[in-house]
Amino acid sequence: MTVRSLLNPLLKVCGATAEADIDLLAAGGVNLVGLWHGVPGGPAELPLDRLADLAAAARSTGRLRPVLVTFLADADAIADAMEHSGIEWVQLHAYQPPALVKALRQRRPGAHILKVLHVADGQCVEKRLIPAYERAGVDTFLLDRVGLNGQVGSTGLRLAESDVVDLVAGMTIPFVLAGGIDADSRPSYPRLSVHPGMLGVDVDTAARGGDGRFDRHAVAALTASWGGEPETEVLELTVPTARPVVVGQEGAVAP
Ligand SMILES: O=C(O)c1ccccc1N[C@@H]1O[C@H](COP(=O)(O)O)[C@@H](O)[C@H]1O
Repeated sequence: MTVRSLLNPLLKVCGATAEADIDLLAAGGVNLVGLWHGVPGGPAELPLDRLADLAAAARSTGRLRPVLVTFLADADAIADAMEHSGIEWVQLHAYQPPALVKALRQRRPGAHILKVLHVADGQCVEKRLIPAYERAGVDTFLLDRVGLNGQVGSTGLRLAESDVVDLVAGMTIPFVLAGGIDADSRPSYPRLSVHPGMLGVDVDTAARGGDGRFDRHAVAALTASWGGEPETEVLELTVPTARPVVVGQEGAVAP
C-alpha cells in the first residue's frame, strides 16, 4: 500500500469522441477522461470498438486515465465493455442499485467503481442507500446535480456546498465533485475543496467552447484553478498537511 497525498484534486473531463480530444485534454493537464458507452442518444456515445480505440489513445499519453461513463444497468454488459476496452475505472451515472454494484464488483474485482449520487432540490436522491453502496463495493462517490427537468449528466448546474457537506461527512470513501464546475467555482467550495475525502472534480460543460468541442483555453483555466497534477508525480509526494488517500493496486484507490 502506498500513502498518496493530493495537493490538488484530480481533474476529470467528460465526453471525448476523437483522438484529437484525447491529445487536447492530455496536453491541458487533465487526469481522467470520461468515455461514454451505454448513454442512449448521447452526443458523445461510443460504440465498443471506438471506446477501445479512445481508451488505448488515453493510456498511450502516459497521463490520461480512461473512465467508462455509462447509464447501463446490466453488470455483465458493463463488465464486457470494460474487458473489451481495457478500462479499469467506471462511472455509473444513473440510478443503478447497490445490487448492480455488487455484481459488477464480482465480475471486475480490481475495478475502480464511481457511483454518482444525484442531488435534486437540495436533497440527495440516494442518501439512504449510501451505506449499501459502500458495502456493495463502490470506491468513490460522484456528487452531481439533477437538471430542472430531471436531466441526468451534463446539467451545467452548480451544487450548493451546503446541500452536500453533511452528506460527505457521513461517507467512508472518497468523493468527486461535479455539477457546473468551472474555473471560477473553487471559492464556492471552501470546505469541500480542502476536505480529506475529495478525490477530484468532474467537468463537462465548462471544458467546451461555444461550438460544443473541447477548448484548450477552457481546459487550461480549469487546470489552473483546480489542479490536475500528473498522478505519477503525485504518487511521489509526501506532504503531511495534504489530504491523504491510500492507493492499493494500480487503479484501485481507497480511503
Ligand atoms: O456529459 C454528459 O452529457 C453526460 C452524459 C451521461 C452521463 C454523464 C454525463 N456527464 C457528466 O455530467 C457531470 C457534470 O457535467 P457539467 O460539468 O455540469 O456539464 C459530470 O459528472 C459528467 O461526467
